[in-house]
Amino acid sequence: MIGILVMIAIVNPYMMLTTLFCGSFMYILTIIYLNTAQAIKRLEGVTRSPVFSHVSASMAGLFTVRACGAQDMLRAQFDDKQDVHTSAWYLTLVTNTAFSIYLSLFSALYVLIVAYTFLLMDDGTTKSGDVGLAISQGLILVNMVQHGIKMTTEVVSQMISVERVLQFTKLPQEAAGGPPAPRDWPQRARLVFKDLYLRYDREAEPVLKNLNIVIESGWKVGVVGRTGAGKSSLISALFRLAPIDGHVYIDDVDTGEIALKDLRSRISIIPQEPVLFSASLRYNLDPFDKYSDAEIWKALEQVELKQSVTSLSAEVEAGGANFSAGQRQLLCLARAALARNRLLVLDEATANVDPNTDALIQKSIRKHFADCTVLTVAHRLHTVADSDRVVVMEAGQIVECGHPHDLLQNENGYFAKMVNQLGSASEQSLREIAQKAYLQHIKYVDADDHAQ
Ligand SMILES: Nc1ncnc2c1ncn2[C@@H]1O[C@H](COP(=O)(O)OP(=O)(O)OP(=O)(O)O)[C@@H](O)[C@H]1O
Repeated sequence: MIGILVMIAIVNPYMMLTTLFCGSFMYILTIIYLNTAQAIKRLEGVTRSPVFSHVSASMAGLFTVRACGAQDMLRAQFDDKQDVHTSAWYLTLVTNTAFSIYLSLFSALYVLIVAYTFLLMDDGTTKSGDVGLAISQGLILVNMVQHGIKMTTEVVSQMISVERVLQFTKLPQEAAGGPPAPRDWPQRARLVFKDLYLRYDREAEPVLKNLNIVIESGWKVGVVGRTGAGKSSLISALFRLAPIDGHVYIDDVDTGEIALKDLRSRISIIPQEPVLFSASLRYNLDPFDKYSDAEIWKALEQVELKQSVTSLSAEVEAGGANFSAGQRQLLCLARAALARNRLLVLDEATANVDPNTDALIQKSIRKHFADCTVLTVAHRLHTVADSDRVVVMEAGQIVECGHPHDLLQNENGYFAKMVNQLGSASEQSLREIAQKAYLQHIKYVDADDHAQ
């Protein structure tokens, strides 16, 4: 470009004025266009996300949509969102085209002035070869400038996408917590909740109110209560997923004073919806490649899945679709068995499986996690009937706590009333399970006393 400009200046020095005039106009035009293009690009990005979310939500709930015959409703919703996005996209195309037209007009004007300057200011010495050279080079110059401006504006407006990604890096981050936890912590997994309050929002009323409870090492504790009683919030407090007031101690270590990463990696949890990746079975059980094949097979054997699995390289489909709900939970249990943490939490883990699989999972836990402290949040009361303790929650508070058999003796108690509502057959079987567990518990305590 500089070479062409020098050549034109040698042939006709007045052309520098024209170049400066047209160049300034193109510059002003570019600045105006860039501001508009960036704003529109931002708008286009914001209106595009709802289209994608709607498509992925519709795909995820395809069976429900078809079962309810809601295709037309979803299609109409999709069209609305796409219309909004198309409006923004149309604005992008229109402004881009308008900008190109104005650029072309200025380029044509420049070549026109170059040509007419030679005509009008001819003093008889201009050579026709010079004129031809200046016009042809002028045409090349304006093409270069147009292309350069278009590419620059394209890059600057595409940078809006980078800006949107960078916004995520500025989200407020969770504090990392204190120093690393001791290496072999927790050894006993004795849990103490002391004066515990939990709020999801600093301004809101506490969801957990003044919780005080000690869970001894190795106890299997069931947490029950009505919907919204705060059972899952108790788990959130344990993992420090929400800000808490008060203290949670595990083996006398305040969980608020150690690194969050350590705290969360030392507690195993089996959630209601198991998380499985579309990868090999081995990757699903041991994503960080920490254990040998023999250890993984042993864990599968412990949860009685060894027979159902042919190879560790077998593929698990997205969300574990090629496994039954119970098997998915057992895979999570195998993961917990591999991690060998002393504290295991089950958050309504067996809500979606049939009572037999529930019993199998509970049996496996009693057998292979015998030394671990296990906290089981359950809606199905039979799941926790043979626990060492049952904690009954109501409106964010612990209203009852004790051995299920003891709690059932108090007919006006919360637990006994919940059991009453099951119907006489279920109530009878639950009472029998609790009594059997109680007798075993007594036998165990007696044997322990005798040994001492
Ligand atoms: N992420 C959250 N943000 C704000 N409030 C929440 C949040 N999670 C739960 N809550 C509120 O906390 C209270 C207790 O909810 P929690 O999920 O602990 O109950 P739950 O006993 O586990 O219920 P469920 O048996 O239905 O799972 C409810 O009133 C709920 O509205």
